[in-house]
Amino acid sequence: MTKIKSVRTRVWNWTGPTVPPTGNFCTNASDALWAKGDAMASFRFYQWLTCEIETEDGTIGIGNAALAPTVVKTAIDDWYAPLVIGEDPFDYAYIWEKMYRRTHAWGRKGIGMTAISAIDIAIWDLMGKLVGKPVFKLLGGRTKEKIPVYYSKLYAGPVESMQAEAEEAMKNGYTGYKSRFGYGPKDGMAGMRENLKRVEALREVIGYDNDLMLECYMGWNLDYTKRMLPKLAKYEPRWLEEPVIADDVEGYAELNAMNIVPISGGEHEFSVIGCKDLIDKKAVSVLQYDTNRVGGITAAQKINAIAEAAQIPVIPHAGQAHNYHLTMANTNCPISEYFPVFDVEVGNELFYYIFEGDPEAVDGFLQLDDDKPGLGITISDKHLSNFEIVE
Ligand SMILES: O=C(O)[C@H](O)[C@H](O)[C@@H](O)CO
Ligand SMILES: [Mg+2]
Repeated sequence: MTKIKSVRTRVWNWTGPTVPPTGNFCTNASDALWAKGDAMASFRFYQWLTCEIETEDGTIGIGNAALAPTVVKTAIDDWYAPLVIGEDPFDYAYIWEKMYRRTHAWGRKGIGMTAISAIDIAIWDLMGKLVGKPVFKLLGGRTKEKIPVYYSKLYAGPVESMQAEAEEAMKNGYTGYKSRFGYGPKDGMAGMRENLKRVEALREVIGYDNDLMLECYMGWNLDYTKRMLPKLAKYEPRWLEEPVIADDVEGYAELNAMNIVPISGGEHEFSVIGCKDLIDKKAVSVLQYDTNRVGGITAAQKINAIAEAAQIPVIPHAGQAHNYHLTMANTNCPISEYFPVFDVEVGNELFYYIFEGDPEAVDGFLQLDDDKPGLGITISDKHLSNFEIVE
């Protein structure tokens, strides 16, 4: 048995080119503020955290986090790393509880749970490498020949450019397309028409044999969403994502109970109990935690069991290796979100510039390798010139 010897955190600051922000790009929680200017600014992130856990025999497991990397790094370095060094990585459930309970005063959600997630993901990568198995084989194995993925981009912009992007994406055989709304409550009835115009235009391109998912990114509110849902119904969206802020669980439940369009969410929820609350309150018809926020693979797999018992499908936010392995290992995780490789614009794209080995979608599916141990990703040296790395 080899014990955990060290925890190495690094913050990767992107210094390469970025796509300049555009107006009405994506509704978001800041839209409710009087503040002028670039409301999406605080949701763009040009940083990522890597967390490498090494055991005495030299094996290294890789974890990651995208939320507030500099703060998460401090939390890990100062608080969580000392809790895991000296432990056996296969005691992962004990280690998880130790991290959760020793910082329970402040770590149950947000930064603390994100730090726990990064460490836990690294531990699962480590365990896979130590036994020579892919992580999904440690969770339940292969429940799918390959994973169906939906194309996730189509941020709001001129109708023609959104249609052109969808037409280009259609060439890759995706059976689902996720778009972002650009208008919300502050844009009134005219904004509603702008939103509906774009949904109609996308349906013209992808037709009705493909899924269309619609993302509000916490930028609407209960009143506006209740008015929009009947107008959206005829476009048959597979779901409407994060219409209200994450704390408005009652609002989620009221919208979902209207049963007009399935409501999805969860990427800003943390811990097993946090997600159980969404399920118990029937707040979502699709649960979308992100494994690098919710508590890592240990927590995500427990949530998957609770969701399966409630027959609520789990489709994790963002795709990426730490989520794909859970989707492969669970029948109740039907498909994966997929961010195609693009220039850096929002920050989700950075995963491809920091890591190698994340599976690429082919004809609307992605595959995990039965023989690649751990998560199957490595830290890349291909784009180091575009990063400033803080140890
Ligand atoms: O579900 C998503 O993809 C997230 O909400 C996006 O990452 C966010 O950046 C808004 O598009
Ligand atoms: Mg989302």
